[in-house]
Amino acid sequence: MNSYVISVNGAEKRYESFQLGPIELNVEPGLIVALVGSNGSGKTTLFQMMMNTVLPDRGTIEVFGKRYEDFEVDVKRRIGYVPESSYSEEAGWRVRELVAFHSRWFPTWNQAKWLSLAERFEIDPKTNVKVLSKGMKRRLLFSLALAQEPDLLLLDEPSSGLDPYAWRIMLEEIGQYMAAGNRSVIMATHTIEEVRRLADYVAIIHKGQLLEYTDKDSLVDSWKTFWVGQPLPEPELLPGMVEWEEGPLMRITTNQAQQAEQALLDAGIAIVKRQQVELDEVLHHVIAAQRKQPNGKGAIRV
Ligand SMILES: Nc1ncnc2c1ncn2[C@@H]1O[C@H](COP(=O)(O)OP(=O)(O)OP(=O)(O)O)[C@@H](O)[C@H]1O
Repeated sequence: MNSYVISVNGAEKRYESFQLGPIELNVEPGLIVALVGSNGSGKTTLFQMMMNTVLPDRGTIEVFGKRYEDFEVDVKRRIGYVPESSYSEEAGWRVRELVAFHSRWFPTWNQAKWLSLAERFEIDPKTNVKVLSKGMKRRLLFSLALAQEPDLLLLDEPSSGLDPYAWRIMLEEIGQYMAAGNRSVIMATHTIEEVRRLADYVAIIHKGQLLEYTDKDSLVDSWKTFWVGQPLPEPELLPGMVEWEEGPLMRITTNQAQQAEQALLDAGIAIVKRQQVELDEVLHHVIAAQRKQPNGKGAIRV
């Protein structure tokens, strides 16, 4: 048995016009992982495979070191899942009936926690689930997942439809959830601010392929933009070069900042200015590089 919270081993899923994987991904416990990627890149499909609601055509998935075939109930009791779309509105149930039904599946259910979340999110237990707005449904689903006191939260775009007030509460609650220790979160998001504020690791998925799984700080630190006062004879030979622009000052962006800086130093070229590349730009470059070399792996150079 491995010690990963999730281990995806060569998992693949083929639909008529889409192929996810093969995906290799091992997530250590105690991390918040942001899963980012454009619309239709396969994030929800990956979550569905992690929840065993979609079966991989090939490869395997282990959660808490266990396979679903043998331990489905045990594993699912330890996961708080916020799916992308709400499940059906349970035959006209009120919120409190849905909560009572949901809570029965989870031995670790914390009713006091749910009540405090309901208060924070202003969820009225008497409301009919059917009439909740999109954002209120997201609040409800998130509160259900958290009150389970799970070991792992799988959040598929949890903030989609949330107003800024509820969004802030959600971020705080995720922070508090992690503070209890030895817990993990994997969250799909299109909101760069969430990645910036929450993520320890970033997984970048594009057209069904996992392009990067890296700790966020080293990912951002490895990227820099430099301005140099003289043209480089062969800028494309600079380590990790992804973009350059001629001008009175030449601007170059690299994903191997340290090596590029050393190469410039060795060539006697003075760096006039250096700047961190913003996280959203890093993500853009990683995906853009893949577009330019569809079979490309490893170094990114254009
Ligand atoms: N049941 C299905 N049958 C056929 N195609 C499917 C099915 N489920 C998903 N797909 C396709 O798989 C691709 C990936 O979809 P998925 O929902 O996983 O992407 P996503 O990254 O979550 O997108 P978004 O950011 O828009 O939510 C899409 O092209 C989608 O149409």
